[in-house]
Amino acid sequence: MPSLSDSYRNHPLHIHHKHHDLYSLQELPESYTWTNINDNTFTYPSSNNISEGSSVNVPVIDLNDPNASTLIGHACKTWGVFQVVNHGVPLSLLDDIEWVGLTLFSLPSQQKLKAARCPNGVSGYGLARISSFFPKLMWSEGFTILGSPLEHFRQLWPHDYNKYCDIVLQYDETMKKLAEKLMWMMLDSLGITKEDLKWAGSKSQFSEACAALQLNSYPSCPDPNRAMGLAPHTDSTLFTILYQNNISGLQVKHDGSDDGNGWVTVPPLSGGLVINVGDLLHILSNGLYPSAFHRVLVNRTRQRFSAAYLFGPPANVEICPHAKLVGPSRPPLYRPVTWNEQFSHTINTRLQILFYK
Ligand SMILES: O=C(O)CCC(=O)C(=O)O
Ligand SMILES: [Fe+2]
Repeated sequence: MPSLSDSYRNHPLHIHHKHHDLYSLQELPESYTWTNINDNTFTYPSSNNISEGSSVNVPVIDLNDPNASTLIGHACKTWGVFQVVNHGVPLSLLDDIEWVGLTLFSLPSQQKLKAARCPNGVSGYGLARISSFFPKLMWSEGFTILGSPLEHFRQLWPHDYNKYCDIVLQYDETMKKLAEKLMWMMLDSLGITKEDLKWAGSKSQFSEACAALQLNSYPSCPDPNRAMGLAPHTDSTLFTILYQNNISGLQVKHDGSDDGNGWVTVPPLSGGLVINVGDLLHILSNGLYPSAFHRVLVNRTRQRFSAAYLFGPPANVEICPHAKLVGPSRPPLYRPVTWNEQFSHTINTRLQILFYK
């Protein structure tokens, strides 16, 4: 059974060769300049104006609303992304994870590189996970946590790693509970019940589910109109729960957008969390809930931070269009895949869409 690490092994990332300290650069290096991709293969705005005043808005759903499950189903079908409020995650915990992330990314480069992700590994400090699939570098840095952060945090903070570890563990535990709740609301909106999904486990709590936490930092950028924080992609997850700080940058592709190029900003909402439909829910729903195609733009003056909780099925479970959503008039559109397989496939497919359309 290939592991997520196998997927990375096929697309190694050598951060030491490419690493720049983005916080001290006064000019955008050529390796980070995206505008020379002007051969019509890449959709990019003429200016990185991050408009908040769009007439189409990403849905905001109150999880205490008795209709929440129906509203979620509609948002998944029409947007692939929505924000939730009244989700039960204490705001102090969101502040805490932001503090861990900002403290981590503000360490000197040499210190961060002590916890660098191995070229073929998953956990640790490094370039955006999708970097190896794109010709240009992105104006961001990331830290991926799969399982315990202890080993890496000990290298970053030899004396007081415990307080940072405790916050990450509490964040993981809280997100796991929210993920379970959201997953059942999404499944309910598809007409799938607890009896219909064996891999949810005997208590239907997704106790074997895999998850990773991805911390992202987007430093202020000397030339934001020619830089890309995170290139357009879909997440290979079932879904992603994203906390973003109060700096705009996340955009999602949506047919009804009114900016002429299809990108709609997902505005930061105090205390809100963004939910992105990922490729595996796309497959499980037999295409009814399309995965959100999204990207991140950067700005000249403010550092942006986000924490993405990547929620997926148990490693050995193959996700396929659910039997309840397949019939004579609705053949299965996708073959069964594990999360590990999907990681490689999707990005390749999306790249083909981007570069060969
Ligand atoms: O920073 C963001 O808002 C999005 C991050 C993201 O898309 C990811 O980590 O996959
Ligand atoms: Fe993403």
